[in-house]
Amino acid sequence: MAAYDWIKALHVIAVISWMAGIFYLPRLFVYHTAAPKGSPQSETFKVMEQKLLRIIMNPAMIVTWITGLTIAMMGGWERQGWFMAKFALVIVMSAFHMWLAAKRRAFAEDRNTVSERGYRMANEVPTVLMIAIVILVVVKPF
Ligand code: HEM
Repeated sequence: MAAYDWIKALHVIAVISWMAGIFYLPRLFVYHTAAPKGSPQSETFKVMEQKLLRIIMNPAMIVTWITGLTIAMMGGWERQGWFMAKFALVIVMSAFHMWLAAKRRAFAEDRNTVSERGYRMANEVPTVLMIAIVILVVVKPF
């Protein structure tokens, strides 16, 4: 069905944009923790973080959800094992997004408490999730 493929293409475009931000924002946080509070560098990071989240990540996450749920219903995938597993992992990915948004607000108000090492470790979370999600949806192992 042509419509299905067009919506799936839009889904993959949105996923790529969302993942680009989800990998980059914790990197910005790593550099931001090293910048003294109130310094010009810190203020620049605040603007970069806010723009990345508002202009790229939030819209990309919303489009990923809308297109993903649409093709899930069109394809009748809802009851398949791989879909339910993918769905659970995407909820964890969305929770990670919310955690990043909360940390962005903390930086904006100069009250970040997470260490540089903490943000480096946090980066592993979306990496593992993304690998598992793509294998589930492409290989459909169950
Ligand atoms: C937000 C909730 C999401 C839902 C409901 C959803 C659902 C779906 C569905 C139903 C398909 C079509 C599968 C097929 O036609 O075989 C699909 C394709 C795909 N999804 Fe998602 N998805 C979501 C989020 C994500 C995320 C976060 C990623 C990656 C990190 C992702 C990666 C992909 C990829 C790469 C495809 C293309 C697979 C193919 O054409 O073989 N999706 N998604």
